[in-house]
Amino acid sequence: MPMNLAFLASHGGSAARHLTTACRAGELDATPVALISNNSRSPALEWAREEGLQTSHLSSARYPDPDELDAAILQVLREADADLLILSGYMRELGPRVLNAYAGRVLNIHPSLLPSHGGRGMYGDRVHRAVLEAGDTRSGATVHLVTAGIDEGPRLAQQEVPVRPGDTLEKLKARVQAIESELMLRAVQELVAELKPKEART
Ligand SMILES: Nc1nc2c(c(=O)[nH]1)N[C@@H](CN(C=O)c1ccc(C(=O)N[C@@H](CCC(=O)O)C(=O)O)cc1)CN2
Ligand SMILES: NCC(=O)N[C@@H]1O[C@H](COP(=O)([O-])[O-])[C@@H](O)[C@H]1O
Repeated sequence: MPMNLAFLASHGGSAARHLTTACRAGELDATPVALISNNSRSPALEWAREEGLQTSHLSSARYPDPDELDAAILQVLREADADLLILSGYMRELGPRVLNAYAGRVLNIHPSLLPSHGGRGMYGDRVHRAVLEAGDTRSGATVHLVTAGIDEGPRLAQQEVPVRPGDTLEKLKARVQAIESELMLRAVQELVAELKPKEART
């Protein structure tokens, strides 16, 4: 049985789209089943509806108590029978209920060479700005397993890109985003292959 993929996204969900295309093309032995967003206006939610995925808007506005939000996310994942969670530009902290239930099965992509330029407050353009302000000569993206500490989980894959003299934030961001989705796809393919035998035995 192919693994069921669930996505969490706050904005475009670019990695979710790339993985879904790979599933449809038979490049990834998995089935996209659900997308959860904290942002009711996220383009990712609209895309997921059109793709026929189960969609949910779960935010701190609807669940001010972080534990209730955590429980609501876990319930949706259970109802979707999700096996693997993909954070696709998800800008909120995942809670202990979800992390314990899906330990070793939650992946995130971060637009820097972790451990550099990671952690709370480091997301989206803020990361690329920090790389430029630090005068780094290289940047890139990192896929890691998600644990309680923001961007502290074990790194599964990383790819470098050069930072060129005179780079603007937009130029660097475009260069990093150009490699993100394939890096995430390779990491998910490897994790699915690693987890598959265990699945077969259970
Ligand atoms: N328990 C974990 N949850 C999440 C992790 C993680 O490693 N462990 N990774 C993040 C993704 N991420 C970096 O890759 C990240 C996302 C958001 C933030 C952040 O500081 N967010 C702000 C709110 C921003 C907003 O709402 O737009 C905040 O929490 O104050 C840092 C890193 C996903 N979750
Ligand atoms: N810390 C998490 C983080 O900064 N994620 C980054 O947000 C962007 C989301 O793009 P998208 O909304 O088009 O998928 C991506 O570049 C991703 O690496």
